[in-house]
Amino acid sequence: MTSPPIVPSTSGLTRPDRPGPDDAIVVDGLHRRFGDVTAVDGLSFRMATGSILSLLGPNGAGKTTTVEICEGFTRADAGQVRVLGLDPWRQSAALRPRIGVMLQAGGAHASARAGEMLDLVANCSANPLDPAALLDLLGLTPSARTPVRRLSGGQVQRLSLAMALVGRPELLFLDEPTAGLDPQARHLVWDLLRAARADGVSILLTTHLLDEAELLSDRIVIVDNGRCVAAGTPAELTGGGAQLRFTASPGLELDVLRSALPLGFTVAETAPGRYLLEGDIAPSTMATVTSFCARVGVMPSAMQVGSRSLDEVYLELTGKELRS
Ligand SMILES: Nc1ncnc2c1ncn2[C@@H]1O[C@H](COP(=O)(O)OP(=O)(O)OP(=O)(O)O)[C@@H](O)[C@H]1O
Repeated sequence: MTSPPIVPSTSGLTRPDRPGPDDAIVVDGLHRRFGDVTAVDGLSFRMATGSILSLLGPNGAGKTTTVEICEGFTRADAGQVRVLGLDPWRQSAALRPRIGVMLQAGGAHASARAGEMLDLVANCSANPLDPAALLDLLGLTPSARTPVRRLSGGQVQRLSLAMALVGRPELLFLDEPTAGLDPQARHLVWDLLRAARADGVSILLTTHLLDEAELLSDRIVIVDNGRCVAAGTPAELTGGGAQLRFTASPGLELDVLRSALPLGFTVAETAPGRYLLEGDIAPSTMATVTSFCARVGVMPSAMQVGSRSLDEVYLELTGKELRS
């Protein structure tokens, strides 16, 4: 039995009456400085209409600044930005009714009740979704009469998402939408975002959760020091460099294995008893590993061929040092 859609397809999150360009967002050579700090330094990317794009990057990489420029809240110093075909700074009045924004800080009044807050936002929209149905969808009906300041962090996050969705946006901006949510709420939000995308909504999100980016995104843009350091589908970003992993007793003499492998392979014990081979993995590589293990009298287990994880790609591109 198939479960009913999270957002009914009749929800009208799409606005087919508005002809849109192929790209919901085009950012080209974007620059923004704050005093001595260069927040965005020549960033370029495109986001297709009806897709989910994740901006990833360390703290201070320039993601929020970029999103705020796309939302029309911050002015670019240089570069071209088009959002739904509009200049977000000069044409913000035309853009605002067409976008939904979920802020990191929440954006709800602390003393308003959750339900009142959503009604207030809905009343600002020409054709809102039913606020009560949206509260229900996000598991917030029991909290509808609770003042925002008494909501848990996860409830505030879900209310913020409801506020971003209630105006039937064509384009959603989500700043770390699942930060602080428990696994159930995180899955609920992921299902909701997938349903919104299926309804034609374009979604730009920033996240520090690489598994979330990999699961949800059609494209990922990795930003560091205000520049794009990599962009592509999750498969494109993780596809290069095949790997073979296996588990065996710790401390194996890896030089013996290295000498049995063709040139160009790297072999490492990444944690006690966990081994990683990188290179041009072929069936003969598996045979080499098993015959090496047989020779040294250990049983390999959990032998697995795959590509690099997004986590590994991300750390390779942005480094491991902590950012201020
Ligand atoms: N209004 C501002 N005034 C001064 N500096 C700012 C301002 N906004 C951002 N910055 C600086 O610009 C840089 C980029 O910040 P931004 O918030 O865009 O990064 P981020 O990638 O979103 O980081 P995080 O992941 O921590 O949210 C940082 O060095 C930040 O301190």
